[in-house]
Amino acid sequence: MNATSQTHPACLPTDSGPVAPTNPLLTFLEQLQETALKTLGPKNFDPKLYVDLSLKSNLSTVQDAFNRLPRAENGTVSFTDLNFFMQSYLNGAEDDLVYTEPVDFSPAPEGFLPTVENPEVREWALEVHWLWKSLCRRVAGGVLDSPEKHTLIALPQPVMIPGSRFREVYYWDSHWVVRGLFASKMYETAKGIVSNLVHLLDEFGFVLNGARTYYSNRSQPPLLSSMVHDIYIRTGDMDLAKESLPALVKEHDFWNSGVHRVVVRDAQGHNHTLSRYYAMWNEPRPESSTIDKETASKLMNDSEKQHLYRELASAAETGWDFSSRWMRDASDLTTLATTSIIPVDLNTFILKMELDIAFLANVIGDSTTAAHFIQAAQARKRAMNAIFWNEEMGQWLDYWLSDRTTCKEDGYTWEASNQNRNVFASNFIPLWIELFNSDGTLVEKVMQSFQSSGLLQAAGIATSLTDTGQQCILIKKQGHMFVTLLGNLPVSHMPAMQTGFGWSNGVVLAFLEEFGWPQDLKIDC
Ligand SMILES: OC[C@H]1O[C@H](O[C@H]2O[C@H](CO)[C@@H](O)[C@H](O)[C@H]2O)[C@H](O)[C@@H](O)[C@@H]1O
Repeated sequence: MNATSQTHPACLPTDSGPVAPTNPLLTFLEQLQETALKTLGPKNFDPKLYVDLSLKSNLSTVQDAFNRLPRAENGTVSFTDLNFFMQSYLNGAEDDLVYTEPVDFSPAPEGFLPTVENPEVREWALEVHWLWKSLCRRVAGGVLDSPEKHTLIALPQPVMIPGSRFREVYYWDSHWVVRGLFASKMYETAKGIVSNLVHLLDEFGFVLNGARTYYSNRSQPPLLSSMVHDIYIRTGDMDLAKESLPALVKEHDFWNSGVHRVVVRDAQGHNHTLSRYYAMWNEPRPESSTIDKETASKLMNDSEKQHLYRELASAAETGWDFSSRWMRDASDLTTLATTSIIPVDLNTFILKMELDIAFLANVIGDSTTAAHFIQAAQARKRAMNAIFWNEEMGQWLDYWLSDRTTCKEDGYTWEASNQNRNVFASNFIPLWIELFNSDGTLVEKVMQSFQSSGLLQAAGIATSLTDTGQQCILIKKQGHMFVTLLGNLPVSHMPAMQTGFGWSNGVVLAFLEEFGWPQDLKIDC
């Protein structure tokens, strides 16, 4: 498609982007969620719990029983009646997945973290390694037999869940999980995780944010190609490379077509194609609906609310939910404008995807595909340098698809003032990629810029310099282990982390494998 045939929904005055279909079960569970909120009140109310429940009988039976519940005039159901209904007609939120022992778990894997010598750190690392056992699950038989009774999406292989209220697989968490599993020498489990993501891609055309039907309107930072690449490097598994390649090409198409594709004309008149986050949803996120409705309550009309709901879901697609990075006014969440930003990290991940696809295509002897994707990567590198690079700051900056004045049907025209000059950890992510980090002069300049950016803190890297009260900031809490990565791994989105949470387990183990344990670092846990 050339630039002139494209009309961007963001150019239009009202929300007009695509909306993924919902399903009758979700609609019912959201009714239940609203009723529960009225009965229980907002204190400690977690809306996600209700959309994670599954049905004991078919939906019409459950819906009939729900409709028959005695209600007060304001629609409230008594605690006793609600409780009885839930016990009778719904399974618990945890019941869709059952504990399973990872097939390749070894209590003390041979060759575990060879460069970590400190006995205290080794002991702690082994404890983290053991946590895989408590995070591993397989999908319960009932989900396969009656998918219409579950919001959980059945996956063929065992999964690693983040834990706590996150009882399902998450896309970009899996990248960290896989890296950690390498340190634990659990290659079979890592391959299973990749097969599950490929399964989602085959079924939906993209990798969902997470393996729940309510996540089928958006993806997450696309790191599947990196996982496949890294597994191939470690295991030489040709079958995995062959099976994954068509899926990765499909994923590349998802991020480079429709609403995700953006064309910007640079100062010299050259058109560049880049990608952005854009959720296919304009309603409250079912797993956070009460919170989203509350956020939107200060907006005046339905059209503004729909627009905000899309921006909230799109911010969730970034994995940085929520950060001042996506807000026009850092103090006001209703100013989220995720779809109006071309993000540096997303385009770095897609460039990496292009290189990984080329690598895997070469491995299986498909030189035509390899050449095509090498060209795509080079074009994206040129685009990133033209649109994101800021010579004065020595950083790649997110680009604002400004207001509708510069947004024309044939795409956008680059303006220096549309680069977001705020400092974010993502401004440095291109250094992850050899196409950028092979240039020593560039690396020196960017590293100097990073060291004076204010992001580098005593125990990690802040994601931004603005404390919004949202989760995407550097938090120094007692009892948390801080690890941050720059160099071979992308900067972590949430530098403060607690072990026992799937992805942070992965980061800790991957960090230890990659960098060992710096002498002067203390364990704070
Ligand atoms: O429940 C609200 C949101 O939760 C998820 O986001 C956070 O947890 C994920 C799992 O660890 C993590 O991948 C993400 O970066 C976190 O912000 C979910 O991904 C969101 O879509 C969801 O609305």
